[in-house]
Amino acid sequence: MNADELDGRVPVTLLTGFLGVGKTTLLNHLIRDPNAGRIAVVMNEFGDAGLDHDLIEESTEETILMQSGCLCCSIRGDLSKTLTSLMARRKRGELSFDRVVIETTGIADPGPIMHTMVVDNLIAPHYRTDGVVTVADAATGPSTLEKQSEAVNQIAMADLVVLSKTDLVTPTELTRFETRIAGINSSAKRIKAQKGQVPLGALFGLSAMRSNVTTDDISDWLGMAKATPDPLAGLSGFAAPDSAPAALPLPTAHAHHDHKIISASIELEHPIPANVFDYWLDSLITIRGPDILRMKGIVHVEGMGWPFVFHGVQHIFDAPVPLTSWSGTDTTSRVVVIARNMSLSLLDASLETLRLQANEPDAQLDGMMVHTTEISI
Ligand SMILES: Nc1nc2c(ncn2[C@@H]2O[C@H](COP(=O)(O)OP(=O)(O)OP(=O)(O)O)[C@@H](O)[C@H]2O)c(=O)[nH]1
Repeated sequence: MNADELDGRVPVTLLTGFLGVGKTTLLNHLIRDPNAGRIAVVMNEFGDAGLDHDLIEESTEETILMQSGCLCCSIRGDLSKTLTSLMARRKRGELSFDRVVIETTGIADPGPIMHTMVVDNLIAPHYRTDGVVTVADAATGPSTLEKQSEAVNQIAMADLVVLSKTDLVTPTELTRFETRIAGINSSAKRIKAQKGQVPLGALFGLSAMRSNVTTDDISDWLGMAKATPDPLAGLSGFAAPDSAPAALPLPTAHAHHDHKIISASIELEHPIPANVFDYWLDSLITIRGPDILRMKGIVHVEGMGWPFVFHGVQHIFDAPVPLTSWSGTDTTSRVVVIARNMSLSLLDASLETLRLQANEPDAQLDGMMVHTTEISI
């Protein structure tokens, strides 16, 4: 798909996954596929990973190798410079690309990179995050998730999890690993890669943060498509009290836990007052911002003819996108929250606040949800 068919900005895919899981193997298949379109690859070099560069250099002239060392520590300045330079060269006609894939180092936390994509004034007007693709190694993944919090973060932030090395495990082990991944992030889609091969297109168009998004795109993005009966439903403690005020429909949620990670999906059946949603989100970010690994959703606001989609990582939220040409009739708001160190009871209490605020006469009607916001905590 051409970038201009979306919102004019170039889509950027963040390709992440722990050390040695198969990111480069996947990328090499992708860039060698003649139908994959024109892709600019941005990678950083760490340790002896320069081999990646050699492999990719053979396949395309449009490879940018960042010499910055550990991506998670120094990406901000360099990513900005690199993407700005790419865009300048594209405008001058020196480079031609429709999308960018950033391969992170195995130990990188994708959070800072996602923040940079949103808050950097040089990047945000020209690029948009198209999705976070996390490669998870079916063979070593279970033990890595036990030991490495970065690996857990990478799964938590994913829009798509690509399961690699499934040839090295039994079907039972694979099912167990998939269950574990769903426990961290139930909204991410999952596909299997055969030595890096995935169906073309599976990696792209993942984010629903665009104005022409369809209901199916949103379902995929929020993990609703595979909404099979949830064995953990009912454990979340989100049962609505009988005395809840009628002004706000009762939130319902399903949740999964993975040690200290909570992955919850919240549904509000009817449109919600803007100030109420704003208050809830602001409070949650202010109190728990550092622990929010990923939050995304579609929100129907009272008095508005169309919903908004939004997403954020920790305390940084992208500008919400109004779906002005929305034709769906379902007015259910859906929010996915994946957080670390947040108990179900705390999230439940926050939802209670949300519900009660609906009748708060002094609540400020100061606008629609959060815009790109950075709160110092
Ligand atoms: N058996 C098997 N091996 C795989 C598969 N995918 C990748 N590998 C192998 O796993 C090893 C690591 O793959 P890479 O693609 O270099 O992994 P990476 O995530 O880029 O590694 P780093 O950049 O070092 O973090 C290589 O030897 C690959 O050939 C797979 O599906 N099955």
